[in-house]
Amino acid sequence: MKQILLATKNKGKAKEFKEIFGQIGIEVLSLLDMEETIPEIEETGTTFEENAVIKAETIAERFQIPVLGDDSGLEVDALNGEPGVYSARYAGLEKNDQKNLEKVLEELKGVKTDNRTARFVCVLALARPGSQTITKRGTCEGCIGEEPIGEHGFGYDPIFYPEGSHRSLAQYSPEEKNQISHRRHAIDQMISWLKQNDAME
Ligand SMILES: O=c1[nH]c(=O)c2ncn([C@@H]3O[C@H](COP(=O)(O)OP(=O)(O)OP(=O)(O)O)[C@@H](O)[C@H]3O)c2[nH]1
Ligand SMILES: [Mg+2]
Repeated sequence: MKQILLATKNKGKAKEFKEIFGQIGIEVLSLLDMEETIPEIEETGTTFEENAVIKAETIAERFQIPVLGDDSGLEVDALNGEPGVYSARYAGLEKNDQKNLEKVLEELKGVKTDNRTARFVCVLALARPGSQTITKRGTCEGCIGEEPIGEHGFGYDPIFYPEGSHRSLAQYSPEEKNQISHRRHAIDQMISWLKQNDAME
């Protein structure tokens, strides 16, 4: 496998996939690289697994090539796991990262540090024409800060402190984030599975 198509229109995700797969010589293309406009895929699932499979299978069906789908998000314990699968749309359908993180901070007002635990989850689905779709899950544990800080990353990174860290994920360099992120852990598991199943070629 020298090239893989990623069923996403999220620039932040596409950048991280390109960086991580680039290190092992695999080129990642996303829907943002395609000439034709791909209609919005409706995320009708109630789990990360269901949505990742919907994205991967929709695009694999259309192009008849192997496709990776990523469904990811932030689970905050004090909010009963919200925003979860609704992370991109938490503050409205326009998918505004700034509004989304402000809503999390608002909902957590008055919640003490010890009770601000959270995790990022990333589920990858690999759909290959004629084969069973497989999914792999990666997580990154941490907690939610009091205010946004940092310039890197995307989404909720400016309010997420990885376990044991005094820096938000948006204060990590891209290289540092890619070593510990939920996305990295899911990709590692997917690559191990592909190697064990002789499906890397
Ligand atoms: O701070 C963050 N660092 C991350 O590393 C991260 N990964 C996911 N997220 C959040 O979760 C939503 C995914 O929702 P999502 O999987 O539906 O993706 P999306 O709608 O943005 O794009 P697509 O892949 O569906 O085209 C994103 O928009 C973000 O808000 C992250 N936030
Ligand atoms: Mg989405």
